[in-house]
Amino acid sequence: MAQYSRVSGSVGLITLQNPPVNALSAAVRQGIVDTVKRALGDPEVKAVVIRGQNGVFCGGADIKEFGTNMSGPHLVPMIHAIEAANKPVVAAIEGIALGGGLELALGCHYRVAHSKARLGLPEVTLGLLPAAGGTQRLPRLIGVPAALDLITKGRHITAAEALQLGVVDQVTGHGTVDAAVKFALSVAGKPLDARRISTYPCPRTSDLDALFEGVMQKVRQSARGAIAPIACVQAVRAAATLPYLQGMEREKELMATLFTSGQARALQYSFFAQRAVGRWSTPSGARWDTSKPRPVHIAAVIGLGTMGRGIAVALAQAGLSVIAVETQEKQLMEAKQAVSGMLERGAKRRGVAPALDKVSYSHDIKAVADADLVIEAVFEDMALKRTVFRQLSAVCKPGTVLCTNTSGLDVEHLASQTRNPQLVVGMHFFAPAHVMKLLEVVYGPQSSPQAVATAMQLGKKMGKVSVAVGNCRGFVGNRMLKPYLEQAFFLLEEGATPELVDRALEEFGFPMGVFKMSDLSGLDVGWRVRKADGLAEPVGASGQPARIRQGQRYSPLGDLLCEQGRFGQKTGRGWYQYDKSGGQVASSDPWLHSFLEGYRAMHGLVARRIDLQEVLERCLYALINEGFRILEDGIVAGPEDIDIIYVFGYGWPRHRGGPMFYASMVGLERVLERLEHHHKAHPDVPHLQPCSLLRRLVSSGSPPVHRWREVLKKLNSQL
Ligand SMILES: CC(C)(COP(=O)(O)OP(=O)(O)OC[C@H]1O[C@@H](n2cnc3c(N)ncnc32)[C@H](O)[C@@H]1OP(=O)(O)O)[C@@H](O)C(=O)NCCC(=O)NCCSC(=O)/C=C/CCCCCCCCCCCCC(=O)O
Repeated sequence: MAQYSRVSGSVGLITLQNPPVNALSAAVRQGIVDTVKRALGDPEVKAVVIRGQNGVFCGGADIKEFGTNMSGPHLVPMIHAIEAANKPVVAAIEGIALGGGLELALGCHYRVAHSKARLGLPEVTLGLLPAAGGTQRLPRLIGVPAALDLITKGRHITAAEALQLGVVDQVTGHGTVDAAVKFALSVAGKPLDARRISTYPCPRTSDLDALFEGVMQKVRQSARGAIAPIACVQAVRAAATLPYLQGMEREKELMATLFTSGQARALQYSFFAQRAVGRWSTPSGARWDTSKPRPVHIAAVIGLGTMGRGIAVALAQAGLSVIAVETQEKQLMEAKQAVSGMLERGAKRRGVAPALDKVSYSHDIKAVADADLVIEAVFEDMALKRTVFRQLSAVCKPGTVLCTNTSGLDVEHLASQTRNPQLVVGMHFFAPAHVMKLLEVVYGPQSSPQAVATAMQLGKKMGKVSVAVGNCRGFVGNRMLKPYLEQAFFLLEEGATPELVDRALEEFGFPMGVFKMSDLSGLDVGWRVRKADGLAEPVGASGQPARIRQGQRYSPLGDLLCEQGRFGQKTGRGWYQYDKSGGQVASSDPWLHSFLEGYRAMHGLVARRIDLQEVLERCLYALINEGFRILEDGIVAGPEDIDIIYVFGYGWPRHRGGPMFYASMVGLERVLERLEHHHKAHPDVPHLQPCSLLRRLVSSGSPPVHRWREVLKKLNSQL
């Protein structure tokens, strides 16, 4: 809806009303059309101001309408009518002007913004382009290079940057609407021809072809298969080379291909999934809206290795007082230096003062006595963590929430070492912890709703996307990674190369294939885990066949590489070779290829031709299958949790929505059929055996992913 009133005698004030972000739903568009007509037809009205209610101008088109039969007036003619008006129209921008919201403002003759407002055209992040004239007006207003930057990245800008670029005409630190009304009165009656952006010529840019070629190359590289950024470049090119109306035709044409694409659906799903994970719930009935978090003012971090340092930085940057504990004096000094450096660099990037005084350092665990919450980040070793938890339980004040930053160890077991197991949760950060957005908050059967809520809220405060997950080996992300890695190893045994496997995954959209990723994170990490699990014993030990462990097919390839001291980038050799230890540019290693040949010969394996499709199916469907098991086990509340974990923590291409969304797009029948096919070919690999939930979903007619929660509930109640 839009409300109309008259202020200061001769200014028509239009207020967009659609909480919480005044999205341009059909009703709002109709409201704008009606109220603009009313203002223009009122002889008393000399100028018009458009604002949004509750201090929010407009969050853009209503994304919820996209998958529906859209009705109501179209945005393009609506904005065009505003631009063509014979009375000045001023946009009063408070809060946000995003997407269609900014396009609406660009159709106005003037823009007045509050100093705290944020503006942008983020459509590309939803798999779209600014198709309400944004790709045609913005370059005409601020030039091609700046418009390309904003439109292809979907970046939000501050009011100050908007003023500098020329997107807005005035910035105010006070009442925006009052300032806009005053502005409107000051321009009433003045000629408007020079204020209609669509009539501007696009500012000349030297060597346009070279500019677009360069941008297109960069965009293709960073897009990793996403089509919207490319369409955005093409649309801006139309603005630079065609008259406005033809440019608008091109914008429409490009939008039509994007609008119904699977990528747009995936990205819009991801947008809502990101918000859905905030509305967490646990099988015991704890919920986001009924669980009250404990206030956390002082947090402590135990163990200042790479993870602990990153966590301390993230906490301090979120404004908390941090007690950083490292028992080894030398490591403590090194950590202090490293944390200060990270804080200084971060502050410089964000243009703020470094929060150095927020962190105090100690080598004594007793220093955490006053902390409201403690995050243990010592070495991934259960015995060590157990000791730390016993100590924490003894020294912390009553009510302190105790968290473990483990990547997969049993949170419940650690809880059992303390006096208050209900106050123990996992906070699984991803490296580097001050940069990576994902946080898995792991609840055990005894974790109280309050402890979960406290960790979830703290994650939010640190700017993380926090997902509440149940306690199981590897939690969600690493549990699903296991079958994925396993398939990659098996594919090498059967004839693939690391290059082929990585190529398939990178072409799919991962920033790095599984072998490059393993080299980066260090092959010794997984080796240590396999050794602790009794898997990575030297070949032939305990009399078992080399490729069978604990009764299942096993590939010792990773262990054999580690035995050779090949730990990946850190040693300059792994699945690839690097120019030096710590080198980052992977190149193919002839040693590795002859090693694989020798390995196959030794085990009587005959290499066969493996294509990219098989790599994808084996690796991804095994991972997805585990995702179904996780859903079946009730480790997460819905598929959105898994998808967000994979998009934000494991490099799953966002334009493919996440593994569970992807499965739904491929078709559950197809995933089931291919898993059955691969399991038949490899009956000794349990991870390829289709999970019963997948079968049940297929029998229920393969519902789309947004209906799985409901179907899961029904299926569970039938059990
Ligand atoms: C920054 C935000 C706005 C606010 O952030 P925050 O304060 O943290 O709050 P959130 O939790 O994120 O959000 C609060 C709730 O609001 C919901 N929300 C937010 N934005 C929207 C929106 N735009 N629409 C609907 N709902 C929205 C959000 O989901 C929360 O609710 P809930 O918790 O989920 O219940 C932040 O929210 C944000 O960034 N929002 C997105 C901003 C954005 O991306 N805007 C751009 C939208 S796309 C757009 O504007 C496109 C315009 C181009 C014209 C489109 C023309 C369409 C038709 C063309 C058809 C042509 C093809 C024809 C094909 C054929 O021929 O067949």
